[in-house]
Formats: sequence, C-alpha cells, structure tokens
Amino acid sequence: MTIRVAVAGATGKMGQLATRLIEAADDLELHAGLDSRAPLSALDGADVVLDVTHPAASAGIVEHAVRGGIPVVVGTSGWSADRIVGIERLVRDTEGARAVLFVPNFSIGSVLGTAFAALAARFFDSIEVVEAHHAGKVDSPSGTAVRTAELMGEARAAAGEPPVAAPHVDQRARGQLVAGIPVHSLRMTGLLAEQRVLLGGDGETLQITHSTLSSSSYEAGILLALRRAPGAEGVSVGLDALLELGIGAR
Ligand SMILES: NC(=O)C1=CN([C@@H]2O[C@H](COP(=O)(O)OP(=O)(O)OC[C@H]3O[C@@H](n4cnc5c(N)ncnc54)[C@H](OP(=O)(O)O)[C@@H]3O)[C@@H](O)[C@H]2O)C=CC1
Ligand SMILES: O=C(O)C1=N[C@H](C(=O)O)C[C@H](O)C1
Repeated sequence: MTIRVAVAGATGKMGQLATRLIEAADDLELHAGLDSRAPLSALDGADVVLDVTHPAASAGIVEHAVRGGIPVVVGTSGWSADRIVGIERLVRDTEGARAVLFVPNFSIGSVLGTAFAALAARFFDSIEVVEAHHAGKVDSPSGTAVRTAELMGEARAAAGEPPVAAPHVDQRARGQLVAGIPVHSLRMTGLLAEQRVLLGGDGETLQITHSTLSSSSYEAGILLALRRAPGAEGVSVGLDALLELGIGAR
C-alpha cells in the first residue's frame, strides 16, 4: 500500500530532502508540499504529515493533523517536554486522533549519542552539553540538546541521583539550564551540526561527540518514521522508540 505524505516545509532544506526521498520510494507518494504561505487544509487527505518547518509554526501544524486524524512526524525543533505534554493531552481528548512522533534528530548516530549520554548520566555529577550548528539555525538550544539533557536528567532522577551540580553566580556565561544541565549553543558558518556531552567524575572525564557531516545522515531516520507513523499510536519522542534501544521511550 502506498503511503501519501504531506510535507510541511517542503521548500526548506529538510523538506526538499524528504521530498526527494518520498519521490524515490516505491511505497511513498507526495500528497502535498507546503511552504509558509500554503493553507493547512492542504495537509488534509494525507496518510501522514511530515512537519519540518519553524518552531513558531510547528504547534499549529501538529494540532491541525491531530484534529484531522492524520498521523504526524515532527522534525521541527523547539519541542521541550513540557510543550509535548500539551500535545499528549490534545491526543487523549481528541476522538480519532492518530500518532504523533516527535523526532528531535533523524540521524541514527545522534540518537545513539543521546542514548549513551542518558546511560552515562547517573555515574557523573558534573555534566555539560555543547552543541554547535550552522549560522542559519534560528532556535537554541537545539532540539537534540534539549532532548539529551532531559533524558540525562530523567536517568539521574530514576537512579536516585541528585540534580547535576552546576554552581554559578551569573548564569549567562554558563549556558542555559535544561533539566539542571548547562547547555551551550554555538552558531557558526562552516558547520552543519555537532553535539558534545562532557561528563566529569572523580579523576576522569568522558566525552560523547556526534558530528553531522552531511544531511544524508537524516535519510534513513526520515524513511523509518514516515513508514512507521501510520501504524503507531499515541505520542512518542525520539527515534529511539522505533529502534527499540530500551532507553528514553515515552
Ligand atoms: N529532526 C531533525 O533531524 C532535523 C530537524 N531540523 C529542524 O527542522 C526545521 C526545518 O529546518 P530546515 O529545513 O533547515 O529549515 P529551512 O529554513 O531550510 O526551511 C524551513 C521551511 O519551513 C517553512 N516555514 C517557515 N516558516 C513557516 C511558517 N511560519 N509556517 C509554515 N511554514 C514555514 C519554509 O517555507 P518558505 O520557503 O515559504 O519560507 C520552509 O519550507 C528546523 O526546526 C530545524 O531545526 C533540521 C535538521 C534535522
Ligand atoms: O537546525 C538544524 O540544522 C538541526 N536541528 C535539529 C535540532 O535542533 O536538534 C537537529 C539537527 O541537530 C539539525
């Protein structure tokens, strides 16, 4: 059976990549490609919506898809755990609502880096996240960094460990605290995306680094999410839920 995909953000970098993948796949078909001027009604009739737009637009697209009973894969960044709770409530309260898959990062290496960081978090009292992206990225911290910090915070709490010790007087030079973990964002010409998680313990440090060298790293994850979303249920966060890593599933 062919899956008809509506791509919100089709004129952007991610949207163009997804459109190429959809057009090349035998089991996927482009139902509609939306830019910033297209009406949301153009999503209607699709089997799945892919949202790769802008943090300010994403909520409206997700809510439209949920109310219209269309599964949605959300690649747009800017979705913290507390905002996702609102979508969980909407899905619960909407008859006919279908799955919402939030995917902070479609790259398998990044998903693994985040999982390794969550695994390590309870063993180190000192943790910092440094993420660096291309100069055109509008949001910070990155969605991946937010998700990584949230999972590390959750892992520490589940293990009965106290929040990370990040003493400071003036936080501005110490990064933004996410789940108590300082996150530092760099925006630079010449880069695509990189995330480094630095963990410090007694007489040792551990660094978990993921580098995105090409947007081709997103391809397998985009295809996996689009193929799984129509059969999925409820709200999930992260490709880790689909890869069955046994960590971070909601
Ligand atoms: N999950 C992941 O693995 C990845 C996620 N991302 C995230 O995906 C999102 C898109 O990234 P990228 O493709 O690089 O961005 P681009 O700026 O290249 O493209 C943005 C797209 O969104 C559309 N858009 C912008 N504003 C609105 C609006 N208000 N309403 C509807 N559509 C809008 C643009 O349309 P128009 O042409 O009309 O302006 C364009 O099609 C970002 O949030 C980014 O962080 C990026 C890479 C990987
Ligand atoms: O804007 C980007 O480029 C990216 N955004 C996502 C994020 O905010 O984490 C994923 C990836 O890092 C690229």
